[in-house]
Amino acid sequence: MRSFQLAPSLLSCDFTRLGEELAAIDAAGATYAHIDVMDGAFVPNISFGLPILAAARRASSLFLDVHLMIQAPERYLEDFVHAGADGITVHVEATPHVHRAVQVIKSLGKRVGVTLNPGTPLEAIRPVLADVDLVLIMSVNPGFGGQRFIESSLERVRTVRAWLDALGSSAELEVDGGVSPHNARALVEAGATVLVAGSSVFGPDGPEAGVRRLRESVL
Ligand SMILES: O=C(CO)[C@H](O)[C@H](O)COP(=O)(O)O
Ligand SMILES: [Co+2]
Repeated sequence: MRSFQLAPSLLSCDFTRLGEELAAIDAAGATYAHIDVMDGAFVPNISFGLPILAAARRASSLFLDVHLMIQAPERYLEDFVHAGADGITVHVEATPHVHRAVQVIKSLGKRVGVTLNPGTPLEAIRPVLADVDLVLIMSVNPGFGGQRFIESSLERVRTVRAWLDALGSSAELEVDGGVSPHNARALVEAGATVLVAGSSVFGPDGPEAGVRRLRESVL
């Protein structure tokens, strides 16, 4: 089985206890914290922005994996880097300048990711595939946590895995949305290397149990 990392999404955490939630996922063995930034324009929801990212940075040394669901993300890339992002992922649908955004994130010395909505043809990422360190396959329509996994995403993961292997790329292949113990193993078998999970990690029995259940479901 391919090795994989878990990236708990803070979207589902208790923000009154942000530092403790970060410490709990760190202790449970997660290596990334996934940070969902939503602007109410690119997606129909507003989550949080730079101050929460900066607070997470002060509270934790986990890799902060920032998923920008905002229009024209190129306007804010430097700001997100200054606030503490270790990696930034941009949507191809959010800007006509995705190539430029990728180059800017690289020039800022951060891990660069590209992503796309479930309804966007995979071909849209091909022009930047060789330039990125991470491809994120959205397995829900972005905007909200706790949605149901879209089954056809599995085939999209297989396709991008084949493209990356054909390129000889070591880019991470991340999946985000509705990831749970029911589908985690199939996603890793399909070629995913990073699984984002919000509602299935920050559940009623706490993030340690959530991380453990996901890990055990893949082993
Ligand atoms: O990008 C996202 C939504 O747009 C979130 O990362 C994602 O939905 C995680 O939450 P869950 O695991 O509950 O689906
Ligand atoms: Co996300």
